[in-house]
Amino acid sequence: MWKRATATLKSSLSLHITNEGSKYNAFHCHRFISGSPLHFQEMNGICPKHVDSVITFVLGPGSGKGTQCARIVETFGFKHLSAGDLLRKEVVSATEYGTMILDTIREGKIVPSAVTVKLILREMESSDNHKFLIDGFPRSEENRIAFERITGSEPDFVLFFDCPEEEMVKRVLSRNQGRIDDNIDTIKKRLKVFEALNLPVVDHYERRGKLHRINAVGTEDEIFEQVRPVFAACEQTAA
Ligand SMILES: Nc1ncnc2c1ncn2[C@@H]1O[C@H](COP(=O)(O)OP(=O)(O)O)[C@@H](O)[C@H]1O
Ligand SMILES: O=c1ccn([C@@H]2O[C@H](COP(=O)(O)OP(=O)(O)O)[C@@H](O)[C@H]2O)c(=O)[nH]1
Ligand SMILES: [Mg+2]
Repeated sequence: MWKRATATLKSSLSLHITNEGSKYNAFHCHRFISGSPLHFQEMNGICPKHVDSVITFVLGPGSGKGTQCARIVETFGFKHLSAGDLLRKEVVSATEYGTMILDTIREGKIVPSAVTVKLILREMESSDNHKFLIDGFPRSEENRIAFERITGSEPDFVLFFDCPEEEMVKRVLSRNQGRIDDNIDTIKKRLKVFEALNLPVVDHYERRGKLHRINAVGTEDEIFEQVRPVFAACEQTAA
């Protein structure tokens, strides 16, 4: 299972990102992000299927998923890509999207797929790893469809950290990382967005048989003991 869908990740991503104009329809943003000339194109399903990358989505806002991703990296050697961290980096670097991203995060809304997918793909492209944990993305069906269309592939599996609202609020309010969205007003908005837009993604992957629902309540160790077998099973399949 490790060796799946992405033979030409690097070459196809370069194609997605650099072919300007030409036969492809332009995606929404022909812009520079963090100073790189990444001209993003919608591929209308014509991109080659990625064949040897492992892609895992990790979902569940404020659930401790970032904490568990660090354990997965340590134990199973994945490359961790937090969509939220990539977006916050754009804000700090004050790129042309910085203000829009900051406003969107403050409102607990979702940054347009064109921006987020571009940031994720750029990180994937520059990594030598072929096993990716994509944390906090996709946050909407629109995000999911954009990613799947552009990469030409679906994730191998999806982890959903299922956390009761009350626990999520408690964790986020005590996170203490100075995040602009870790306040009760934004958290309420994020919870609404979660129900309206994130949950349909969870449901989609459940229907596809790709979802691993993890009970996010417990100690970090207890939760990792639910996560471990998911990755161990995939490693075995690959051996
Ligand atoms: N199992 C756990 N029990 C209690 N608190 C936790 C647990 N896992 C993580 N946390 C804490 O909850 C907060 C949110 O965790 P984080 O990993 O940032 O979540 P996410 O990436 O899902 O928003 C952090 O302060 C973290 O230390
Ligand atoms: O694909 C993404 C990931 C994050 N965000 C924004 O960034 C915020 C923080 O996301 P992150 O995943 O860091 O937060 P977490 O859910 O882990 O607390 C979200 O509420 C969104 O406003 C987004 O728009 N698209
Ligand atoms: Mg996080």
